[in-house]
Amino acid sequence: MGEPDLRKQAEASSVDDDFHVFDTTLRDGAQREGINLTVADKLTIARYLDDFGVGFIEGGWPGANPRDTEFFARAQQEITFEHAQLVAFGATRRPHSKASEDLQVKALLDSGAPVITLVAKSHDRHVELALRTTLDENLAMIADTVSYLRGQGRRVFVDCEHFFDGYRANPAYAKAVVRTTVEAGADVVILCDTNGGMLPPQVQAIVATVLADTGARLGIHAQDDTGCAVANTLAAVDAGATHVQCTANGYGERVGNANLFPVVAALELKYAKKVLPEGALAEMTRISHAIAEVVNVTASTHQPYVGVSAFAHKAGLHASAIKIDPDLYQHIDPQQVGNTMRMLVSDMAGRASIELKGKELGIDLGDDRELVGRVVRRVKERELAGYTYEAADASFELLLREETEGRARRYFRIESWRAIVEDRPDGTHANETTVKLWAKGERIVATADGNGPINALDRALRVGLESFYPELAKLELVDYKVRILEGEHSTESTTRVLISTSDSTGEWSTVGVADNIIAASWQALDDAYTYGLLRAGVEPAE
Ligand SMILES: CC(=O)SCCNC(=O)CCNC(=O)[C@H](O)C(C)(C)COP(=O)(O)OP(=O)(O)OC[C@H]1O[C@@H](n2cnc3c(N)ncnc32)[C@H](O)[C@@H]1OP(=O)(O)O
Ligand SMILES: CC(=O)C(=O)O
Repeated sequence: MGEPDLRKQAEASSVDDDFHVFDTTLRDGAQREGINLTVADKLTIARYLDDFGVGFIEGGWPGANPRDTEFFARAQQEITFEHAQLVAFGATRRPHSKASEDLQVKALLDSGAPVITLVAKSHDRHVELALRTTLDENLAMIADTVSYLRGQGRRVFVDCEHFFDGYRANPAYAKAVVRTTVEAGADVVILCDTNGGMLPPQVQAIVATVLADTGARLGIHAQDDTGCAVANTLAAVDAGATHVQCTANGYGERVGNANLFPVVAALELKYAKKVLPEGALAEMTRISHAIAEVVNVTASTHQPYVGVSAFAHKAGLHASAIKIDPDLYQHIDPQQVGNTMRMLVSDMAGRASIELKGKELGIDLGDDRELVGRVVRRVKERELAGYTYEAADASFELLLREETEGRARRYFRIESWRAIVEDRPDGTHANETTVKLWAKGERIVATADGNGPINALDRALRVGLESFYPELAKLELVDYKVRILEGEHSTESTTRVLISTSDSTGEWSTVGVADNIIAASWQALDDAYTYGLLRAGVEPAE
């Protein structure tokens, strides 16, 4: 690789240098148990983060493993960063050596990254026990490594590991580390709550004192072991920190790091601090979910701002106020972060919940109080019997349409079905289902095998119906969940089945409840197919 033109890279960046949003998803985020990113994954995430507009993307530790080394080489060839600068992470040189001869420091330079974050010890106990060197030698390691990298034209940030614990144990030494770092030429000194044990008032007090005593530009890196990483990050900003280190969706070592999304949302919306490019905040939900897909961790539905439940309202009283003004039960307009408000229908719903849900679904309920009251009563009765509509939007929509249109949508009618499950002497199973049904005035008898009785039922329905409704060929069952509801005896209890179905354009969920798992599945399938045909714009046959 040729020598990078570092000055040009720094100038090309549109980063507002007064406040840094520094992302470490690809370094600390990758330290989360269960995350194992390929180079291609890292490149994809780097593109998302750059689109989102963070100022710095810490890509990993070049030299520590071949994957991170390759990432830096490829990122600079394959990505044209619009907003972010690429940052390489590594440690200060080894004790009693020279930074200029340290292979690990060389790998940082070889990465070509214009910015380097060094991790340095700032807790006296760690210097003596983990580094096994003297307090003075640790200061020399920091000074030598920072000034060497500065001399090579790199911008240097220093992560002071265990700073807060170190400060409480020996404030004079912790501050000496900060001073040494700044004197050697580092731009930002990041105070790290490495063990994640701090609480916001402690962080605020220590950051304020260190700022007053050293005048250094300070940043914050907070682990989430007390569940306070976001609050600790904001407390540090309150005390004067101007550089926040975060990870997408809070991924990170142990329980994780300060979550980038609530931190930047708070800075933009609550602190009125412009830290992202114009329009980026409205992309936040999409980017959070896209990154979750790449790391292969199911996105948390309850994540602040970006979770699918972040603006989902279940309580009837909330809905009745939201009907007048959504601000009454929402701290922001969900559109500001690219999310949407949703009404959940359940036995906690009141009339307002149904009216708002009707609006969301585009179904006009007029001002018909009688109709809405009937729907509320029906939902509550059905939920008592075991149905759950908050998880089965499509079944609720069919119920609502039945009440508003005065009759159920019917594309087909089942006369009867029979499922046979055979356990054979050789240990294999046979599953065969026969359905007798009516569609468009014709009686159909269809039989199919499947790898289980529900699969056989699904296939028999398709065999019977696809010549009447070719649209069914596009439908795919994507999820199937069974829950046994409370009963006197476990195997005699009521069974609830939730089925998720998709076509090429969307996904919907339906519910069935019965004392028999196949009967419950049948109800959920009936709704799934009926809703699929409704979505496809097919006119009901009866
Ligand atoms: C708080 C954080 O999350 S910091 C980020 C931590 N991330 C990682 O550790 C992931 C990548 N790490 C690795 O791949 C490996 O640990 C490597 C390549 C960095 C080092 O591997 P090894 O050389 O085999 O050493 P090992 O991991 O056993 O120990 C780390 C060494 O670094 C030293 N060290 C720790 N912190 C520092 C520091 N700030 N400055 C200099 N040396 C340090 C330790 O004293 C230890 O030295 P030793 O080899 O003389 O015992
Ligand atoms: C640097 C870092 O990841 C920490 O101190 O937690």
